[in-house]
Amino acid sequence: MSQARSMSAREPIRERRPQFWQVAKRCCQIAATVDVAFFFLFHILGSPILAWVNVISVTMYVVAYRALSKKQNRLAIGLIWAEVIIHAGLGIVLIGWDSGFHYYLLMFIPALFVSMGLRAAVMSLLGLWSYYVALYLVMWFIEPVQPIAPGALLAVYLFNLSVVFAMFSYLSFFYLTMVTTANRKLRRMATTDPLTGLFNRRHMTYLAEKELARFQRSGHPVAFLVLDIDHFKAINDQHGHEAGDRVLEEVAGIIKAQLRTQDLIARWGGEEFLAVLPNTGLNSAQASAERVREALLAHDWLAKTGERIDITLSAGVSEFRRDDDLNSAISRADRALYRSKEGGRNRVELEVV
Ligand SMILES: Nc1nc2c(ncn2[C@@H]2O[C@H](COP(=O)(O)OP(=O)(O)OP(=O)(O)O)[C@@H](O)[C@H]2O)c(=O)[nH]1
Repeated sequence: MSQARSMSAREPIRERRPQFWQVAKRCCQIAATVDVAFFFLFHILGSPILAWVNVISVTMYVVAYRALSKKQNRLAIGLIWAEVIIHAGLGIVLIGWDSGFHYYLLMFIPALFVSMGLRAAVMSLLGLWSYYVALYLVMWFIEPVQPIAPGALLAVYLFNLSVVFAMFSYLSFFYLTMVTTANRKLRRMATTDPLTGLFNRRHMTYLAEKELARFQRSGHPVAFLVLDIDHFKAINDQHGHEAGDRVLEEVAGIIKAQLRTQDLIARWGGEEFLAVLPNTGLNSAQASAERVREALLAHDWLAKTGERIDITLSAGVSEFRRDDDLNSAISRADRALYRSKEGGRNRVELEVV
């Protein structure tokens, strides 16, 4: 935890939360478009000062957008802050609190926490709150400097409210998508082996325990295959570690192709795989292991140099028994695998009763 905090403190601001800077660019585009609309709206409503403020606002957003493209994120955030704060303040002082310009200030609350460290965000939040309250109190005591007709004020209010609704919806959707994507990625990283894409050992243990609980209830057979590539060290030594990795990936693909979709497959160790076969007795499991072994033999294994690689696989098979546990079932398959290796490799052996 403290390591994670110190890492994020050392990370430059532009490297942190890269997705946020993308969405900040999109917000610059939307805000500049809204300000162009304001320019015309305020001209029509007879408030030239507010109309021309929007020309400055659009310029600030264009500069902020370019700064974000060049990864000058601090400059961009400073410009966006200044624009919103000045624009909202001017709008309220000129035509009144009922214009709804203050809503734009609230939009900064989530952005503050994403764009800076916690301390800076809390300080900025306090500043924002003070500014918001001060504006409200000022407008309690003074009249708007350049009031517009009530109907026009209502139109400005509804326009501002709608823009803020739309932008909040967009930001909420963006945050939701970001969190969902990150969760999916974390889950994949926590449950799969990065090289082969199969389940990793920890997740397989969890899934196998669940499968065994089902067996205890239903009594349907569950079989275990421990599959191990023969003389894998020699493959690494002769063709290089990279070729070894490629073999592991391809073997994983072959195992997957030869077993059923409901079978659970994991990379159990370096060059060892474990498959849990639900609703499968010992003999069917042996047939499945044979199928995998033969598919491996039939595959054309070529090194990058075009040289042939001899690849075979040994397997041990066991079946879950009543009053058994996961470790003992896998140990029996392991002992069967050991006999395959002892017996000359490239073969499948069943557990002994
Ligand atoms: N390329 C590659 N090699 C790995 C990986 N994980 C483990 N290994 C290698 O796999 C080899 C396993 O060697 P051993 O346990 O001696 O087994 P073996 O050579 O297959 O011999 P037998 O199992 O007895 O047939 C070791 O050299 C490990 O370095 C990996 O992710 N990639």
